[in-house]
Amino acid sequence: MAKIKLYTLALIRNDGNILLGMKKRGFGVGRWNGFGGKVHSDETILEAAKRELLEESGLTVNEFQEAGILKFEFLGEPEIMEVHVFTTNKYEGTPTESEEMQPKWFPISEVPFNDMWPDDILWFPFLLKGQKFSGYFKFKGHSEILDYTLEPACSD
Ligand SMILES: CCc1c(NC)nc(N)nc1N1CCCCC1
Repeated sequence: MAKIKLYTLALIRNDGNILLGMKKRGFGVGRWNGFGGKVHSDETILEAAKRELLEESGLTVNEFQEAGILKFEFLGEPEIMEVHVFTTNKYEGTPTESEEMQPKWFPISEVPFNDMWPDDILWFPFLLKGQKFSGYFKFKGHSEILDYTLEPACSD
């Protein structure tokens, strides 16, 4: 039975811009992404989203919108990654480089999809429209999507 591991991913908006971070080391190094990571056993998903965002970007967020849920399977790996995606335009602080991430604001029209995980170009339109989404992606390695499902979802 595949083991599900919980992760968070936060995308911060400011007018027509979105904040992304260049991953400096570890999983996803060299790609722009939102801010997030593993949910610890002693915290809720929301607490993890806030903690990871603060650790990786220096921003404090008290109010997240649920944007969607993405499940990832990597061929040959037993773990299913269940990523809870959040967004907000209410935050405090200034984006600051961390050991993990180099933050940068991008105009929505200039999101660098070629330097992001290949699934992002598929679900970003839902996020940008404020349409909740639910997706499942099967990866071969870190750059090839073998198959996927992606649909509008209303988790309420
Ligand atoms: C690897 C899963 C993943 C992914 N696809 C494969 N795409 C994006 N944008 N983020 C991802 N996470 C976000 C949570 C922390 C781990 C990386």
